[in-house]
Amino acid sequence: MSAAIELRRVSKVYGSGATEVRALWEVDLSVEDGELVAVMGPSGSGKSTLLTIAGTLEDPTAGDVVVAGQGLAQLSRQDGARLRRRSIGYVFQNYNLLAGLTAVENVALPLELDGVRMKAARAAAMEVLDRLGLAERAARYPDELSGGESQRVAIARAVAGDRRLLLADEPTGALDSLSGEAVMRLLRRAGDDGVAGIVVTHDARMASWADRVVFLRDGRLVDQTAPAPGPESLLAPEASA
Ligand SMILES: Nc1ncnc2c1ncn2[C@@H]1O[C@H](COP(=O)(O)OP(=O)(O)OP(=O)(O)O)[C@@H](O)[C@H]1O
Repeated sequence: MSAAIELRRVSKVYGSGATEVRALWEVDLSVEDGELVAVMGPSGSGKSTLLTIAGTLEDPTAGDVVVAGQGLAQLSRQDGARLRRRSIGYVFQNYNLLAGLTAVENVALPLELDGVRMKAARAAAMEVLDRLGLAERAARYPDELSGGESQRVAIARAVAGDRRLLLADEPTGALDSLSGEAVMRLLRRAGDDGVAGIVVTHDARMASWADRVVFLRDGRLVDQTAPAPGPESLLAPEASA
């Protein structure tokens, strides 16, 4: 196995002087291909900052981010942008589906923006929607979908194409527990295909789906544990060894 992403002594400081905030401080985190890591911690502890830096949407103040063996600081802006578009899928808290596009068009859009021809992009999008049990919803617009369906479309959009890393910020926050579990199951299933995942959650039940839980406090990574016994780990005795 190799690391899909590594954060090496990553710090992020906002502001300066009296208003300085150390959102992250010397965080080391490595996530292997196929591994799902849950990030927990109090409000303001740096969870969203960690995701935006892992997603290369923001640069760290200090430290290195290495995606699929490539140090981002060494890449040109253009190569960095390409790596971001091709390798990383994001699931945002509020789904961020475009209201004027159908479900399948939303899923296909990032591929089309990345130069895949429309027909091929739509076919790839349909395949993922089908895998997520949404084939019959493909032609619907976001306002014709339930919350759980919208969330699954957002996940389909994040996994379509050849992603290596999925980043999800509270993907189950707005969902009832059954839909939330379904979302976590999808993230796990992506892991079975070798895709790494980092998921921010406040919910210990959701975190129990992860291979590993890391805790942030005041921007520092304070602890790493195997999750409490949950639906998966009960079936995997080695997880408690
Ligand atoms: N753009 C910014 N400018 C200044 N400070 C920021 C900025 N973004 C985040 N911060 C600060 O950095 C710290 C970490 O914020 P972050 O959003 O990462 O926390 P979080 O753990 O995700 O919180 P929550 O659970 O409430 O979403 C907080 O003190 C926050 O106020």
